[in-house]
Amino acid sequence: MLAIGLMSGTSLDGVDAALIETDGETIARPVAFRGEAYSDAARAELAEATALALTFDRPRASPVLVKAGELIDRTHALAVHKLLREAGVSAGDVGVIGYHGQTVAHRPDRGWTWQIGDGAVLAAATGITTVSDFRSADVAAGGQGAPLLPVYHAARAAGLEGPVAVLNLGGVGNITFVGGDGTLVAFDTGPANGLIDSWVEAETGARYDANGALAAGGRVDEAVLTAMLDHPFFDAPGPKSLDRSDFTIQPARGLSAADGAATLTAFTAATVAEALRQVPSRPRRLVVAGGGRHNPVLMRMIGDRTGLLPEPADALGWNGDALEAEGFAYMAARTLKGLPISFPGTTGAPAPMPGGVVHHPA
Ligand SMILES: Nc1ncnc2c1ncn2[C@@H]1O[C@H](COP(=O)(O)OP(=O)(O)OP(=O)(O)O)[C@@H](O)[C@H]1O
Ligand SMILES: CC(=O)N[C@H]1[C@@H]2OC[C@@H](O2)[C@@H](O)[C@@H]1O[C@H](C)C(=O)O
Repeated sequence: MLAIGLMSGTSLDGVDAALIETDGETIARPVAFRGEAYSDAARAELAEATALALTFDRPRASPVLVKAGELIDRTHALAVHKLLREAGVSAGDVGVIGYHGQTVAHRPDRGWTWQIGDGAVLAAATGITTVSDFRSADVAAGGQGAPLLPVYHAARAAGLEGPVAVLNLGGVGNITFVGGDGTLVAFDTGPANGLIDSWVEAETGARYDANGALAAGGRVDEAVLTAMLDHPFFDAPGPKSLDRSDFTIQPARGLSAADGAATLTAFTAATVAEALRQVPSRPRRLVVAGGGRHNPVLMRMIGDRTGLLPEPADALGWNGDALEAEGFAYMAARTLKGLPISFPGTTGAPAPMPGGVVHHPA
């Protein structure tokens, strides 16, 4: 069937929309993709909602969150319409939408994770059956609720000689290890671009360190780097996951703009090296997706610290910007078939688990 996947990541940079053809099992053929950037006003609204949600002891409707949810629904409906128009496909030909929504707070330790965006609203707006709330069932069962992409990484890596590691460098990072025997182990690695973005925005007003230019001119402060790595998250065994706010740029305060960027970039690279120490064996290949693969300084530092050659997903013919959105299309197709999307080795779920809530258009 044709399936659409929609992802609004922790970087708050925009909505990714992918159209794929899939059976939710072995077939996952990308058909079309578009990224729709948020306006500065939309980003500010989402940042405010995220900051507020983190102060709550559990998800609850507050005017700021309700309004942000409406913004998420509206922008995703628009993204679907544009994607279909560009692809020349009509809504009636699409079997399902996988609607991740926007994570505003992730607190599996407290028994909840919160993605705003209403599947029923999107189903009504598009006329397409929509699966949303992918993470809650896993958390309710005692899992981390993240990362969920591993099942899709495994499907895409199926033709490669294992073991293979797929690394996503988004606002937060996550890694999937696919063993030669199909073993699936995954967890969040640490902040990926999140701290670099926050630092660069605070220091220069830019949204991110384009092509690592600022970091390239700085020196890594080893003392700050060591202090940042001295965090229980890195020694803890997986499964493990993070909220975007679990780490801050505070330890880098006082460094020059360039040295801070270099140090935070090295920190992200070091977290990847830590993660590779925790996977079952040394992978043959390290495939990198997500926005961080566009940062050559980060990619070089990852190579230096891991001794592996990080390969942009695109070198394998994958679209490294589209992988997350494609993954939620694939997971939505699996949900309709009752197939699992999370596993003991990926989220710590007690058993392979289906997830997601299905909304049919009225
Ligand atoms: N040319 C570039 N140079 C440096 N960094 C870049 C470049 N392009 C993208 N990025 C980084 O990638 C980030 C966006 O990555 P991505 O879209 O994968 O994150 P996300 O999906 O929002 O996050 P998550 O995977 O945590 O949900 C930007 O915020 C920026 O830091
Ligand atoms: C709670 C949440 O939204 N987590 C995101 C975030 O961004 C990257 C990392 O942290 C990963 O755990 C997850 O996203 C991807 C899509 C996942 O679930 O695999």
